[in-house]
Amino acid sequence: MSSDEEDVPTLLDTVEPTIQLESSSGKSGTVPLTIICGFLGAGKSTLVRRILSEHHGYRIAVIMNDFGDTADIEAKTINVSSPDDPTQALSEEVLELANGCLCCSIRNSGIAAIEKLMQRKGAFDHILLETTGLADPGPIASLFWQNEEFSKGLGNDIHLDGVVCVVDAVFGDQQLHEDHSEDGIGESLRQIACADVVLLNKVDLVTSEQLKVLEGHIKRVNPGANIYRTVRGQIDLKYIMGIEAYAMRTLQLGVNSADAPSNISDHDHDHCGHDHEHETPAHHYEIRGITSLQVSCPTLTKEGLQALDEWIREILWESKLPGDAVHEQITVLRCKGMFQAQDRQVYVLQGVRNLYEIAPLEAGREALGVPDEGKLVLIGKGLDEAVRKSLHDVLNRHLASNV
Ligand SMILES: Nc1nc2c(ncn2[C@@H]2O[C@H](COP(=O)(O)OP(=O)(O)OP(=O)(O)O)[C@@H](O)[C@H]2O)c(=O)[nH]1
Repeated sequence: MSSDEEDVPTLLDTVEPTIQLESSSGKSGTVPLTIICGFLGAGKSTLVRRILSEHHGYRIAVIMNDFGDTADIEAKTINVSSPDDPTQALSEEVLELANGCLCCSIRNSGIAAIEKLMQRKGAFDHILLETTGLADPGPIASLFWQNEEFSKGLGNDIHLDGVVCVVDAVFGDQQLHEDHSEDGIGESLRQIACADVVLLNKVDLVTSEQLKVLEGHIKRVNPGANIYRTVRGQIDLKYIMGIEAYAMRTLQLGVNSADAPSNISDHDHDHCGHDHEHETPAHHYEIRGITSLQVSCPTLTKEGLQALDEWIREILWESKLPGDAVHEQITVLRCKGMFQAQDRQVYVLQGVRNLYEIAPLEAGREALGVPDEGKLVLIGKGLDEAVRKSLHDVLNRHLASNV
């Protein structure tokens, strides 16, 4: 596939959209809301960033909910001013919800925050709601669709436009397989099942054969969704926004696959598909054995950068702690970070499974600085105190002394 072709999103089994973004304010004059879901690292923030930077003339509010307390890192790399109106800082419209389950955040503090956002209804035309990579979008969608509480309250201002699921073309198949074999129906299956549109992202990193196989699996889970291939979320916005997917049909929250186990109701409690007894939001995710580990990162020397790179490589590629043969297997599904080096250059760490990069913060964004202090976040399995200590030791061996 040539690079030109790669940049053009491919429409599969297309139903040509009849409703364009122009009509997305909805018949009732309510603001459309698009839920963007997708497994850890699939490319949700990249898609949001791309939507915000496009010259479409629409003012878009973003609600972000990040697992592993990385919202501050995202905020530094995602917020952009409107290209059409540089005085309109879209970053003001980004609402970060508490770490944990969006569904619970919305129920509690989130509703108030969204209501406050809606008081500025005239100020924007569309809402994007980016869920965490571990969220089941079904219960979240149901908060904005055909429920009495919503109809009487937020429903006067917002309507659900559609659910867009970003699938990682590199690791999507593996995620679906693991979800099936280990958990019955895990989040990546639920995310695809609930989607109106699936963006098969990162198609630049796989072969067309791999794509066909993954597309086949996605179609088995959700034959009704339109599937588009994308690189870095590049897609004509009319395919994902203003689609009015909920205007014509009733919400289906179940997994569509004929051969998927039908035990979804076992998991459903109350409105939101998980146990509300949990004390902290993190507990919700620990049920699936996935936890996050956060370590603050001091300003590093040049050698420190190298040492951090080596440490991450060993963990991601060898699935073990450097120099420790007995530690249980470590699985890192996602890692992110932002920190400063001795020369004051700010670096961003981005990793999805065994692919990662440590790159200087995008030019022009340095002024935003490092969030409070540098930090590294790993999300995965087996990330215990020994891992924290090992990372901590590497970082502290390479502290820059002149800052
Ligand atoms: N090669 C390639 N890399 C991509 C593409 N889309 C995203 N990435 C990279 O994949 C990594 C993860 O992308 P994000 O947009 O942060 O993913 P996310 O789904 O928001 O991640 P979480 O919110 O942590 O679940 C980043 O390093 C991106 O630059 C793509 O189409 N091709």
